[in-house]
Amino acid sequence: MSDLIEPVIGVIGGSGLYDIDGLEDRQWRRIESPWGEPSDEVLTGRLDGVRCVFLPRHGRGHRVPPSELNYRANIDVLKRAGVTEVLSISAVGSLNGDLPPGHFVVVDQFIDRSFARKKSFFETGLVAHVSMAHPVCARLGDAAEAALRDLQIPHKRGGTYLVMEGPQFSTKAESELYRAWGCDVIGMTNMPEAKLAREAELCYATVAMVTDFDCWHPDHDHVTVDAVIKVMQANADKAKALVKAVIPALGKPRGPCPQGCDRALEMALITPPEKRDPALVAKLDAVAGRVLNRA
Ligand SMILES: CSC[C@H]1O[C@H](OP(=O)(O)O)[C@H](O)[C@@H]1O
Ligand SMILES: Nc1ncnc2[nH]cnc12
Repeated sequence: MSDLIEPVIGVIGGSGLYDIDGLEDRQWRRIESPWGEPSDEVLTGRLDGVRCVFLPRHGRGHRVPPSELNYRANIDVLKRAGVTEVLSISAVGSLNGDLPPGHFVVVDQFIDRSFARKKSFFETGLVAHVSMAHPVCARLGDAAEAALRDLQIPHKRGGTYLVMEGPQFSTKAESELYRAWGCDVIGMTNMPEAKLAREAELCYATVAMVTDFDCWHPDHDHVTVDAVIKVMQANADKAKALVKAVIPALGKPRGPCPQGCDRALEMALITPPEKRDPALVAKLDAVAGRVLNRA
């Protein structure tokens, strides 16, 4: 018997990316979650025979702001749809003079400054602490980097994404502070998304598309939605080409994740079985069923 799994690739589309092209058997499907309403239905289909599931992060029509996104429901429905790896696509501001608008960054670290969001699937009744030392899956990063290289899209492998609460953009003092911390890009959405993906034992990586220089750059205008959308529209075809290249590359049957993303809960649960809240355990059926349903 083989231990290989057939990956199902999830894509979370950020600002400007509300659909993906070229899917066979495409179908928008509503998936119920015990964690509430996700941003939208998911788009399921196949690309070169590889199963994939797309979720527009803010919903079609960009209805949901960063602080009101139900990050838990979004990750839960992807897991329920069978997703094993998640590629997150995000618009970001640049905090690094070497990363002008139009550049893509394969993010490898985050600093989470969001504060008004539910950040864990685990609550009173079942406590868990997963490692976030390496918050993205290097295997997914490798695939994204290879696709960006092949497509000749200007990019940087590695970079730190500062997650701000928003929805207002940063003050100049904040922008300077994050630059002094060594951050490369800034956005409002990738946390707690990456933390929840880890709790759900999903491989996760972010490709960030630089749309502006935030507000620190002396030679550039301060960020506006208009400017972000203009750059996103110019880059939408590149983002779609990236998705089209990455999905088949990640879709080959594979063994366990070398980094252990798919086993993140193995050593994380601290509440013993007899003290666990059965209602919470039931809600965690998709996210943590692998470890909770053991005899
Ligand atoms: C429309 S500009 C601000 C908006 O864009 C980014 O969203 P996403 O990560 O979903 O592409 C940023 O985080 C803000 O939510
Ligand atoms: N400058 C910026 N700050 C926060 N989120 C962004 N998304 C795109 N540009 C941004």
